Amino acid sequence: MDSPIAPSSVRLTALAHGGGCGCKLAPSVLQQLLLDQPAAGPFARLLVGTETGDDAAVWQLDDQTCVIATTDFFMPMVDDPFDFGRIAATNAISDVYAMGGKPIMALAILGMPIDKIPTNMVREILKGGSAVCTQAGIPVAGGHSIDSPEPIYGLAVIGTCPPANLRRNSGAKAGDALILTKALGVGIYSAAIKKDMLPADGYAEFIASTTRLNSIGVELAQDTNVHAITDVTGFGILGHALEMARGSNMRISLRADDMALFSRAAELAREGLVTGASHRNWASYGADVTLPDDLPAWRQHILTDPQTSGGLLVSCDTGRAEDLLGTIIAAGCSEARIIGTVEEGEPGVRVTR
Ligand SMILES: Nc1ncnc2c1ncn2[C@@H]1O[C@H](COP(=O)(O)OP(=O)(O)OP(=O)(O)O)[C@@H](O)[C@H]1O
Ligand SMILES: [Mg+2]
Repeated sequence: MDSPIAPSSVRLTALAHGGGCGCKLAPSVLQQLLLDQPAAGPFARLLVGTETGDDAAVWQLDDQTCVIATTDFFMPMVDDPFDFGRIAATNAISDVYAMGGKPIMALAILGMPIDKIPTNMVREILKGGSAVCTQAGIPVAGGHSIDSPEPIYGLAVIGTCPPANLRRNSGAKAGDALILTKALGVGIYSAAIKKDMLPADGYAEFIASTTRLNSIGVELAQDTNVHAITDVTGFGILGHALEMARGSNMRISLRADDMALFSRAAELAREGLVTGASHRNWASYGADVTLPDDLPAWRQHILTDPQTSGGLLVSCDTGRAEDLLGTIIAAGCSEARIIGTVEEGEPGVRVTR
């Protein structure tokens, strides 16, 4: 049945109070919520639970196989329904790659204000998600759909890996180098999109990055010199580096000037186009971060900017870092950079210029 609502009259982002990984609860709020939950119990085969804020849960089936399970969904940060579907699916599958796994199937999670969105638009969201799943070589094998006040879409994704390929966010070793595989600025561009201030070439840059699968994680996890992987999403580069530092009981140093940025990110951040999540992120973990005294406010916002469908943060042996960077760039991640180091010390993050 066709919907009586004209697609041209609907702006997806106007129906949502936040969008993308900017919808995530601040890390400190999530910690509070999970504080009194009963422990998952003595499940010897649960290799990764919620202890280190890792990207997905991991269950060891047998000597050969781990099952990786994750879910991610959020409200739209773009008005094009197909693009929204693609971004949400790329972001959801990323958590499997960030554990070193290969995705095997997905379930769609859908909540739509069905009286405000034409059916065709909802179909386009689903088609966008399916297109990405096809690219990742997996089926959308089912899902669940509800009528909700704001549009929500995402996936639950199941993947597998041999136990030896499992890469936690907590395996970083002293002396490692850190590689980030995508440029930063997704939240800043989202803020500009919402205010109609991002030109077409900027939108194209945004879509190219947020719909690029982090499938390089599978290859990286086969290298024993790669010690830890996580994806940089809602908590920004600082927040996810901090999770890695805490989980690994290490101190992380990041070089702000070495990070690749979306081409207009600096200019837009200077104009104040930052998300509310950027402020919330800093408020929840800033106490564990040391910044250079002369760091301008816009640069700090790049560091806390929520990255919907951001890149992988990879901790690897310093001697292998240049080679791995070459492999990552050759695989299509031209903005990949070596951005920091891992050191012994009190868990935390120190930023230098
Ligand atoms: N409601 C919840 N109940 C139990 N665990 C939760 C809940 N919400 C989040 N978690 C857990 O908290 C940790 C951090 O969650 P978070 O969503 O930040 O990870 P993530 O899936 O890697 O995020 P992203 O998709 O942005 O990369 C994960 O271990 C996740 O499973
Ligand atoms: Mg993640």
